[in-house]
Amino acid sequence: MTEQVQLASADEALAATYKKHASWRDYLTLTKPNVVLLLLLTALVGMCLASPTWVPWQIMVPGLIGIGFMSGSAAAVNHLVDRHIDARMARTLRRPLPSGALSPRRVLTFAAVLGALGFAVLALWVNMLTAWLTLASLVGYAIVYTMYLKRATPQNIVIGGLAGAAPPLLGWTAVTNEIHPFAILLVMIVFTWTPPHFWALAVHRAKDYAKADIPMLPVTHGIEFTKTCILLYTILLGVVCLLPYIIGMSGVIYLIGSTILSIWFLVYAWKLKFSPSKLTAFNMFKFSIWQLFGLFILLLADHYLVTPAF
Ligand code: HEM
Ligand SMILES: CC(C)=CCC/C(C)=C/CC/C(C)=C/COP(=O)(O)OP(=O)(O)O
Repeated sequence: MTEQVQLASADEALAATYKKHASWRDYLTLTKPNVVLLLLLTALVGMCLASPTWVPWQIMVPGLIGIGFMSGSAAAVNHLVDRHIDARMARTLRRPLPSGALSPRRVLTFAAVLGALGFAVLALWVNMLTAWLTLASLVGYAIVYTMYLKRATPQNIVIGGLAGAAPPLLGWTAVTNEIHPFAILLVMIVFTWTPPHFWALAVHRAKDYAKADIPMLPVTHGIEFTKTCILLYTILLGVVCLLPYIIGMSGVIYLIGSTILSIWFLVYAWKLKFSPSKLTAFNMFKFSIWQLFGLFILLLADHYLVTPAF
């Protein structure tokens, strides 16, 4: 039996279990709500740093709704495209598609409606630059990363990380309608943070990815090489995190806070490489989320308390 035929019969077997009335929670799960919330924080900070005063609500509200809807739509497409590999991994097999709670057709309709609504909100109430850049990020994550890169190369998350790193720029362009170098620097922070964020989890879940035949770095190049890459990217992230202060975009609150976070993250990366316990990789992954949250809160606090206008 070819793989295509096997996948089609797996879909048929699941079709018997699709619920007539799926819960709203199943749809919410499709949108990866916790990821989208953090993405929206980075977008909000992009908006605030682009504005010398408070961001006008007429931009902030539709901006966050549009970016949030389109990110949720991209996440739903990721669930749809990955349903067969998600069914083979312990971490993902209870998701709405592999568990049979929702049918692929419903998920496709949901993603299309959410994405179109998000685009319309941005186009009508924000600006076309932001609408097109957000669409490019959606395509980057849902199509380029999920359909191609994820299955093709262990550099998948490095290149694909650009889509997830875009929201600070989207927030910035929502306010100013132009691409500013400061916004690119915010993108660089998230872009450099993504490899240690994801590879820490991939080290913890390496067997799952091997079972699903996904060429993540720990599967193709081994755990030790991945840990070295995590350490190197963590050092690079520490350097990139200094740039907002060096170029005068942020002040001392950001400098002190971000330096503490960078050192803390580096301690995790060092421990992971040289004296790991069973849980170091997973703990580093969890810390990565708090680190990015902390960095963007610091940028915000610094902007309003120390460096209000530039
Ligand atoms: C290509 C880039 C990225 C990859 C491959 C990636 C991968 C992952 C994976 C595999 C998980 C575990 C999800 C789960 O357990 O269901 C996760 C969790 C998470 N990621 Fe990422 N991530 C990326 C970018 C981002 C970005 C840009 C953000 C936010 C700015 C982010 C925020 C989060 C958060 C908040 C969680 C925890 C989700 C939860 O607990 O429900 N990630 N990421
Ligand atoms: C419009 C816009 C800004 C789009 C970007 C949207 C978005 C949800 C980015 C997050 C990246 C992410 C969670 C990748 C994990 O995918 P995975 O398939 O490797 O992880 P999984 O196995 O948990 O599904």
